[in-house]
Amino acid sequence: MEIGNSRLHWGLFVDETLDYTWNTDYLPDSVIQQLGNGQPLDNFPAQIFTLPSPLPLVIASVVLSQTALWQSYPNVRVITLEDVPLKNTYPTLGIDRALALWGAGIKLGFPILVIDAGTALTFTGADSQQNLVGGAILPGLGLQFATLGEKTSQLPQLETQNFTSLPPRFALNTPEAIQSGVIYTLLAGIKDFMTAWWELYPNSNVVIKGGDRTLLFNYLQTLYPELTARLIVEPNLIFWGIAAINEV
Ligand SMILES: Nc1ncnc2c1ncn2[C@@H]1O[C@H](COP(=O)(O)OP(=O)(O)O)[C@@H](O)[C@H]1O
Ligand SMILES: CC(C)(COP(=O)(O)O)[C@@H](O)C(=O)NCCC(=O)O
Ligand SMILES: [K+]
Repeated sequence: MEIGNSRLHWGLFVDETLDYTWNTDYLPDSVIQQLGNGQPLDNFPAQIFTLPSPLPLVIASVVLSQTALWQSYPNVRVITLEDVPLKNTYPTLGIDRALALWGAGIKLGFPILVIDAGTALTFTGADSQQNLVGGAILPGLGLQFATLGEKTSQLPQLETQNFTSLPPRFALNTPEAIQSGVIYTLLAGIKDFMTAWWELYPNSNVVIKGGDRTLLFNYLQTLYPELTARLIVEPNLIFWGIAAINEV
């Protein structure tokens, strides 16, 4: 399981193969106890509850308060940065970024750049020697809209699930003006980071994950088709990383 800043991301490994993935909200203590006892739960694949319990649980978390809750699960292991063989890391690097980068590099080859379109949007790159090159962190798509809605008097709260096609660049109403500002600058920023990466490592792969990956990929495809043709979409990089460090 990956604990992100918005929700939980689950992957079921059966015989070292990623069998099924799903997402849930954060879960209360009572549900964690139920899982530990092998009691069937809604929103979980039924298959889990046919396996011997407690099922071994491997956690990669960037939310300390959530990690603490799961310490009560009877068979839990928490992955830390030391478990990831990536070199040149810094102590506060997010384990999600390290694992996704490692998983992507092992499967798709180094050098590699990972774009995580999650709560925060991050760029994280590694070179051919499996050294962290570095990256960048900015507010993710949902967070940008949420912040504008919360921190201003006159701007409404927009929900990304209602978005379909690109807004007009020069908008004549408030919701579309917000969409235009956030979306076009975010897409231009992603394009700029991809271009800068390919100047450094011309033939390397760039891969995008995270809850906003599909929306952003579709928009990018419309605006920058040649660039986007080289962009790989892969939701399961964290699970690739967990598999690659032999934790399952
Ligand atoms: N069902 C969903 N619940 C929450 N966020 C979602 C959902 N589907 C898409 N998203 C988008 O995913 C983003 C959060 O990314 P995600 O990778 O799930 O978060 P994290 O790993 O940081 O917890 C939000 O900005 C939101 O727009
Ligand atoms: C940047 C993040 C908040 C991204 O988290 P997410 O949006 O995936 O929930 C997380 O990777 C984190 O807390 N990182 C620590 C700082 C760093 O990586 O430099
Ligand atoms: K914080």
